[in-house]
Amino acid sequence: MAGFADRLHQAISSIGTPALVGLDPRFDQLPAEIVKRAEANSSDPLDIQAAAFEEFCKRIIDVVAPLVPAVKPQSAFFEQIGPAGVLALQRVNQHARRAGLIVICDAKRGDIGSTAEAYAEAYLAGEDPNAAPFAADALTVNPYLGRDTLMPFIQKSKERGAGIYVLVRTSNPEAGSFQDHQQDQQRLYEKVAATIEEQAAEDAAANSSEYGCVGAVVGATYPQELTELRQKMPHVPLLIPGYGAQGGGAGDVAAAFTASGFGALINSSRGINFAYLREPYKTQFPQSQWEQAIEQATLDMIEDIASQTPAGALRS
Ligand SMILES: O=c1ccn([C@@H]2O[C@H](COP(=O)(O)O)[C@@H](O)[C@H]2O)c(=O)[nH]1
Repeated sequence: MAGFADRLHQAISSIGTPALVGLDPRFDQLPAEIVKRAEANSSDPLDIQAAAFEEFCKRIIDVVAPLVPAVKPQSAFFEQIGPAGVLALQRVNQHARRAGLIVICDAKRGDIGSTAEAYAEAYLAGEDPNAAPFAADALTVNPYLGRDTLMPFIQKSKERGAGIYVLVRTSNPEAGSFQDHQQDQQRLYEKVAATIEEQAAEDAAANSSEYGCVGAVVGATYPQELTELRQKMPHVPLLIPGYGAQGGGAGDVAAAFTASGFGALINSSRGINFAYLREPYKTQFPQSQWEQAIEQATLDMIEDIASQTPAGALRS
């Protein structure tokens, strides 16, 4: 069985970019044609939203599957609708897997060990999409409950060729309010980073890989910390949100990559999903061509990252 790090490496290498498209559907911003179709098929507001989210995300997947290695569905947008939304998330994940994409489910799970086992069972399908209901290759995980609570996710990842991305330095403005708490000259986020580097290095050695199945979420909005963390976590694949809508640029994420262009995925959600509502795409494409706007925004992101970071080396 191939480990998560090797599967990710293969996906990035064959498509030639580390750009990651987030799937964050927002009902009030969906193309009118999708909402109309969902309304024609149901009168239940929650069913309408779920059907619209499912169609929207599946169509984004069809557009971006030939361009990027992975997608990151944001569970919260689906969960807010209730059971119909959760079912839509499952179908979206399955659709992405069938399209050949790596699926990183952004659900930020974390609980005491025995409960974490149940979360791991639910999400971490790994190599075989049928191995877990949510069919994800990887899951975002909250480490706040402690080291032992990461272990069930890591164990399941090893068994199934799956991966986790642990929150280390998040992209939000007040990320430091807890993460910067310092004890014995080590900040909380540095402590988390040291723990997951240890786990990732062990897995990388076991698989003779450069990286392990334990990744880290580090925001593009903190380039200084990103640079330090990349050096302190050489075996940890990074998932970097905060590019685009949150103000992070390609220059901010350059330090995340090795000279050959590996080591990180750069996520954009709103900037891609709703490209047709913002310039320059709004002027270039009428709303009926929202998929072309998404395609162009994805191509522009790929070019931006390639021209300003070592990830450009993936093209050669
Ligand atoms: O530190 C974090 C962790 C997760 N996220 C999630 O990533 C996307 C970002 O969306 P954009 O529209 O590109 O800003 C979203 O799902 C967040 O929940 C993050 O932003 N920062």
